[in-house]
Amino acid sequence: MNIVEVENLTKRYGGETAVEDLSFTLEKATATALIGPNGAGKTTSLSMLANLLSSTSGEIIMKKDISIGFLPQYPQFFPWLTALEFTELAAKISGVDTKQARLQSIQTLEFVGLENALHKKTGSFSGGMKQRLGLAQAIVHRPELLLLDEPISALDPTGRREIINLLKSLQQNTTILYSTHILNDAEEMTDQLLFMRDGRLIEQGSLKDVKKKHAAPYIQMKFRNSINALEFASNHTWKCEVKEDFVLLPVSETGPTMQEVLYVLSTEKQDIIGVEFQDASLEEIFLKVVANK
Ligand SMILES: Nc1ncnc2c1ncn2[C@@H]1O[C@H](COP(=O)(O)OP(=O)(O)OP(=O)(O)O)[C@@H](O)[C@H]1O
Repeated sequence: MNIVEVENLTKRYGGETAVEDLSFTLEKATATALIGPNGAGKTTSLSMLANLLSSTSGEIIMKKDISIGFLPQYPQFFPWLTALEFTELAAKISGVDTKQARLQSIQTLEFVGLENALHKKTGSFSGGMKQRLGLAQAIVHRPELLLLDEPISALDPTGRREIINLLKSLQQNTTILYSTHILNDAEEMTDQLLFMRDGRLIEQGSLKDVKKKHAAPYIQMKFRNSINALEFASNHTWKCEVKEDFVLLPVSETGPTMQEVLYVLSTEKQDIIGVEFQDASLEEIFLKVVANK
């Protein structure tokens, strides 16, 4: 079931177009990653969905009475409030009654890993703590739709992993649309990918479909040195690519199978260190899509 339908959404600032003709749908309880370089139009799109910015044209159709949580790219807090006071305030603004607001705030702050900072003033928070608090205020009222603008970018690798795991655990009941430029992390929480550039959607689909369309997996052979790798590539008619000590062999219907490759390597005397299947990363795919459009 679709809970959001975006149709031909466009935002112009004077003569400049920030978002152009954007169309996509969000299915209930799925995670969609909005990916694109700086200035692609991600924040503008999320702000229109959060109803913080009006569109120039196009439509956003949402499920009736949907509750929305929004994490801005640079969340602002009142530095004199404690984490609990701030989260309670956010809950009340979103319509949660006073008693429930306190309970849900405590639970949410524990959920995002701020259980030891409930009574600390937000003005003393580190960047990572602020990011967690930003997430807390976005989810404290248990929204059906969660819009997150770069929720993990300000975190260190451990923090990113934790937040991704938290978001994944929310996914059963929540529809998530988030922007990011950390593509390898996005790969872990993506039912749908939306690639944007210059305000336009340049590719969309499931991770599997986008990978299938743009980047086949390949067999990667690592040789002792680049001379060995070049020698191997020139001694065979397989269509392959040499990258330093590696020979990359795309897996295709017409190309050799892993079995054939292993057979060749075992019968010929090769100075080889390892052979493995490699799946193209989201980063490689994104660079390819951007380059081809
Ligand atoms: N208030 C504004 N006035 C004029 N132009 C704007 C305004 N806000 C955004 N833009 C322009 O719209 C385009 C898209 O910006 P947006 O912030 O949505 O991109 P983004 O993909 O979120 O980028 P980033 O990854 O850097 O946050 C940019 O060219 C930007 O300069």
